Amino acid sequence: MSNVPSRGAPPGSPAGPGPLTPPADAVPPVRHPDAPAPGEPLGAHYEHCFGCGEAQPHGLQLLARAGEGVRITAEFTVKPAHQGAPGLAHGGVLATALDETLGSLNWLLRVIAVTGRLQTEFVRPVPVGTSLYLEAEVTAVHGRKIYCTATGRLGGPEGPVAVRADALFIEVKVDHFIDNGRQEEIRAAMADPDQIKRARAFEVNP
Ligand SMILES: CCCCCCCC(=O)SCCNC(=O)CCNC(=O)[C@H](O)C(C)(C)COP(=O)(O)OP(=O)(O)OC[C@H]1O[C@@H](n2cnc3c(N)ncnc32)[C@H](O)[C@@H]1OP(=O)(O)O
Repeated sequence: MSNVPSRGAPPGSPAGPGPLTPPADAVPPVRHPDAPAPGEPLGAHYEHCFGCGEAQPHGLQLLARAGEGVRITAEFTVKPAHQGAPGLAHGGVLATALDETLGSLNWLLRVIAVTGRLQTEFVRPVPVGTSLYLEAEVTAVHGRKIYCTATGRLGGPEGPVAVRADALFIEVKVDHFIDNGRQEEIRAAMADPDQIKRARAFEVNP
C-alpha cells in the first residue's frame, strides 16, 4: 500500500467528475496585463530545463510563443535522442512536450505553478524528424488550481492530432524550488540575477 494519499476516485468507484474537471465555482482564467504580446517568443524559463533549456543538447528545446487570451503555441522537432522505438518518438518525451507547453501558460497568468496531474492521450505515432506543433490553453482557475488542456499536431497547425493532454497545475511560491531542489543547482540559480528576477516577478506577494 502506498503512503501517498490519493486525490482521485479509487479504481472501481462510481465515475465522478474526476480531478481534471474544474469544480462548479471555478472561474475563467485572466490574462495578466504584463503578459507577453501574442506571437512573442517566451524563451527558456531555465537554461537547464529538459523541456525548453538551450543548455540541454538532448532536451526538447521547445520554443513557446504567447497566443491570444490565455493560450500558448509551441514547437519542437523530434530528434534521434528522443526515440522510444526505431524512428518513433518516446511517449514520455511527448508527455514532456505537452507538460512543458502547458507549464508555459503560467507566463500568461504570471503565476508559478507545477504539474499536479497530467493525463495524456497518444493518438498517432510521431516519427523522428517531425515538427510537433502544440497548442495549450487554460480553461479554468479554482484557488491555486489551474485547469488546462493541450494538443500536439504533426507538421503544423493544420496537421493531424497526434497527442492530447488535460492537466491540473498547482500554484506554488518560489520557495517550492528553493526548499526542494538540489542545493548545487539552487545555489547556481540564486547566483544568476536574471533567474531570480524572472522568478520573483511572478510572485504576487514576494
Ligand atoms: C514556465 C514553467 C514550465 C514548467 C514546465 C514543467 C512543469 C513541471 O513538470 S513541474 C514538475 C512536476 N511536478 C512536481 O514536481 C510537483 C510535485 N508535487 C508537489 O510538489 C505538491 O504535491 C504540490 C505543490 C503540487 C501540491 O502540494 P501543496 O502545495 O501542499 O498542495 P495542497 O495544499 O495539498 O493542495 C492544494 C489544492 O490542490 C489540489 N491538489 C494538489 N495536488 C493535486 C494533485 N496531484 N491532483 C489533484 N489535486 C491536487 C488539492 O486537492 C488542493 O485542492 P483544494 O484547494 O480544492 O483543497
